[in-house]
Amino acid sequence: MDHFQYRDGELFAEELPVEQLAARFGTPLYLYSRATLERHFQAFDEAFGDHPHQVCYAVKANSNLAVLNVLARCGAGFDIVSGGELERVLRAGGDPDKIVFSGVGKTAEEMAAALKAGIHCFNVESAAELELLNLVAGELDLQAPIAIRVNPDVDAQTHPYISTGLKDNKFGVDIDKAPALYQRAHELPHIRILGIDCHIGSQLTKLSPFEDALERVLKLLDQLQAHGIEIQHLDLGGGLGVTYDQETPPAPADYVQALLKHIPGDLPVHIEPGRAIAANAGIFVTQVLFLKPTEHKNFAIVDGAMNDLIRPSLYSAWQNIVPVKPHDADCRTWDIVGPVCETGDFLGKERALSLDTGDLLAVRSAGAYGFAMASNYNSRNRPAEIMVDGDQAFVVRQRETVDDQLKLESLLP
Ligand SMILES: Cc1ncc(COP(=O)(O)O)c(C=O)c1O
Ligand SMILES: N[C@@H](CCCC[NH3+])C(=O)O
Repeated sequence: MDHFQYRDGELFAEELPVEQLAARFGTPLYLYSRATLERHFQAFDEAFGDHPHQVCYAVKANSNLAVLNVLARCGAGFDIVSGGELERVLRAGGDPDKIVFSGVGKTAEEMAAALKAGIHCFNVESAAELELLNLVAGELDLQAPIAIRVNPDVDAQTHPYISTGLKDNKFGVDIDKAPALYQRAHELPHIRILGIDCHIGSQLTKLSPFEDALERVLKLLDQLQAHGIEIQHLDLGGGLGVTYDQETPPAPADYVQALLKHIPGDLPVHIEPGRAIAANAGIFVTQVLFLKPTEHKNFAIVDGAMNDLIRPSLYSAWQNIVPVKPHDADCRTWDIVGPVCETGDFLGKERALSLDTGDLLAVRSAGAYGFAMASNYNSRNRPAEIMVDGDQAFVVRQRETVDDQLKLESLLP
């Protein structure tokens, strides 16, 4: 069920009219639906049935504390990629024992913080990282639990910027070199081998790349077991895509089933979905400032911009843009552009819409990689974030002020 639906000719977020929320909190604005976040998490979690598993939500998709807290209350684990994300998860009430730490550039400080917090597993992405982790754990007189993130050289068939499992990508360790690195890990005194990790990319809309990667991971599992290296879980990463336009990604249950049918026995499985949990749990609301029809093109200049939502500019990503209160003014084809001084500042191009100045528009599927990638470019205050829960709305991040932006800067003496 979609929690952003039209009722009596206007868009609602759960039980609240979006127009009312925009009037109350201003625009541009991110709105999240608690019920949708919970439903999406449960769709993954329940698909495992009795199979031992942990769904580790990829924090990078949307790291708002309230979003993390909603998911922590559902029993989620978390996939983090920085000390900042670690701190967010802990402050949101996440269980450290359900945290996995991915990323190619963990610093010694980040490793130490994660070790002290008692996280479940480090997803190690290089030989050099393994050596440093061993040293850092040694200094703390601890053992670091690890999986090695392998790069299976599988084409995820997604946008090149968000494909991670090809030999040319910086992520993970060449799967052919992994046995030697596991051997090294086995010898290191402050490393404890737990699992194998693999994540091949984001916004995948087919099952076959996941299955190809898993096949290679299972071969590695056999090789390791033959060498007496025990593996206690497989982490198969995230990456399941969502429908922005015409895409038809597999449902979470079908994706989980496709993985589980290859898993030997009851070997525990971790997954790290981000987008599939958060994207369609959020919308981005913006108001038309000016209409600027020209002979060649019609521009609708809105108060939201690439600094608030960069996916269209960065990846030419298409996200649906819908009127909050549809009306019958004459319909034209508009480029929906923001106030930022860049030609690439657009939220959507060539959209057929009936628009008046002052209208509210909602960019759909904005809950993942939306606010999380927002910046202060052009010294714009980042938008407020609101969590809607039934007929209640909570400010989960206040709209920034210029003072917020400036507080870390200073003049020369
Ligand atoms: C290691 C890792 N895990 C999980 C994810 C989450 O991916 P997605 O949001 O596509 O599910 C990413 C991002 O692609 C990632 O790099
Ligand atoms: N930021 C990307 C996804 C990146 C995935 C990170 N591993 C997007 O918006 O599609």
